[in-house]
Amino acid sequence: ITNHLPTAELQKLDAAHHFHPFTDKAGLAAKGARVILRGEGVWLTDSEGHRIIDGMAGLWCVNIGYGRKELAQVAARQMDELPYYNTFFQTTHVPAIALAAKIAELAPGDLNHVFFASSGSEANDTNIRLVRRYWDVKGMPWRKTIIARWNGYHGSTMGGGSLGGMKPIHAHGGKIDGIEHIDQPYWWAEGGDMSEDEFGLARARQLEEKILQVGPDNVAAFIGEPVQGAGGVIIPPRTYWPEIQRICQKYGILLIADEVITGFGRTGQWFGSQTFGIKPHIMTIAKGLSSGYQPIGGSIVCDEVAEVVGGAGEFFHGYTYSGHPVAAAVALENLRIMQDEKVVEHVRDVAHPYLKERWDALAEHPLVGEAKLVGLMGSIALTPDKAKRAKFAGEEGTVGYRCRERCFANDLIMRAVGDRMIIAPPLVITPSEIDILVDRAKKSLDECYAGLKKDGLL
Ligand SMILES: Cc1ncc(COP(=O)(O)O)c(CNc2cccc(C(=O)O)c2)c1O
Repeated sequence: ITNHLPTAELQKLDAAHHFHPFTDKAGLAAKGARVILRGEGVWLTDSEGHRIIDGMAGLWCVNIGYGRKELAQVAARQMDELPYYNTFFQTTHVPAIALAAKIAELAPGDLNHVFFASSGSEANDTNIRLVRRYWDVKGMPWRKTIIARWNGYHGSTMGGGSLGGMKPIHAHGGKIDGIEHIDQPYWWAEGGDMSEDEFGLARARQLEEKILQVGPDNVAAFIGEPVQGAGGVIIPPRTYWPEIQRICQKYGILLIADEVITGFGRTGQWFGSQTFGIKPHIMTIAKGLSSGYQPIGGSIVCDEVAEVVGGAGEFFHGYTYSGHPVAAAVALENLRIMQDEKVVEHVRDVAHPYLKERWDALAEHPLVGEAKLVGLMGSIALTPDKAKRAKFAGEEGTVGYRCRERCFANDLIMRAVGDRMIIAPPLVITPSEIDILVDRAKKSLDECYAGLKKDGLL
C-alpha cells in the first residue's frame, strides 16, 4: 500500500491504525494526515503532488538533504554482508568500530569513546546511568542529582523526558527522581529590563544556587543544549555558557552537552560546543549523525569518564541495536559525504551568511519581535508589540499555529513553538533555495498578519 492508494484511503488506514507521536490522535483522524511520498535535496513531495521546501530538515536531522543514493547503496551492501549482529558479548563489527573511530576523530578534545543508541532519548538515558555510575566508582554513590533547564528538551523516554524541562511531558507519565531544573536563558521573553549580558549571568548563576540547595556533594552533572532547539531555538546570551562552565568546574560536576540538534554542522562548526566554547565531559548525539536516514544516536564520552566507568568491571547498560551495523554504516557514509563535500564549511561560509542577511531583515515585519540565527538554526518571535516584547492576548501558541498553517498552505515547512517560528533547513541548502524559503516565510507572515487584523486580534 505504498504510493498507490489514493490519499484519502491512506489517511483512513493511518487514522485507523497509526498512533502518531506528540499528536492529538482524534483531531488528526478528523483532519487526515499529509502523506509525504519522497524527498530530494531540500524538497519534499506529498501524495497530492505538492512540492514543499522543508525548512525543518525533517525533524532537524536531514543535514545532507534527501535523496542521496550513496546511503541507500551502503545500506543495501551492509544488509547483504551483515544485517545485524550485537556488540554485547565480547563481539564487535567493522561498522561500529569505524563509526566510533570517525566520531572520535571529529569530536573536540578528549571525547574519544562512543556508547551507541538508536535515538537521542536513549543516549540521554545512557548518560544518566553513566554519570551516576561514575560517581559510584569514585566512592560517592550519593552523587545522583542531574540539573537541567526548564523548556530544555532531551527526549521522550522516562529518563530523557525527565531531563527535559517541558511540563506537559512530565504531566503525561511522570518524572524520574533526582532531576532538578533551573530557568532557561531566554532573554527576549524573560529578560525584562536586564541587558542580555546581565541576564545570561543571572540565569547561569541559578545553577550555583541549585547546587547549593541540593548540596554540592549530591550533584552528579548538569545537562544542556548549546542552543535549545525544540524549546524554540533559544540562543543564550554570550555570557551564559562561560559562567555555566565556571560553576561546573568550581563544584567538580560533570557537564553534558546535548548536541542532538546542534551536532554535525548545524551551528556552522562540527559541534555546537565549539561554537559556544563549551568543554563537555559527555556529548549526546543523534539526528545529523546519519542525517536521519537510519535511526542511530549515542554518547561521546571523555577519556576520564570512560576510564573510570570502563575500568570498574561490567557496566550494566545497553541496547539490542547499540551500534547496529546498517545504521552505523549509513552514518559513516553520511559523515564521509559531509567531509568530502565540505558541508560544515558551506554552512559557515555560504548558507549562514546568506540566510542571516535575509533572516535579520524579517525583524522589520510588523509581526516579528526578534529574528535570531546561529548557523542554520533560526527563530523569529511573533509579538503584537515589538518594543514591549509583548505576548499575544489569548492562549499562547494560537498565533504560532495560524502562522504555521499559512506556511503549510505556501508549501513551506516551518515549526511553530508557542508563538515563535523556527527553521533548521538541510545544511546543503543553496542561496537560491534560501530565497524561496524566506520569500514563502514572508508571504506566510503577511497572510498571518492580515488574518489577525481581519479577526480583530491585532
Ligand atoms: C536536544 C535533543 N535531545 C534529545 C532528543 C531526543 O532524540 P530522539 O527523538 O531521537 O529520541 C531531541 C529530539 N528532538 C526532537 C524530536 C522530535 C521533535 C522535535 C521538535 O522540535 O518538534 C524535536 C533533541 O532535540
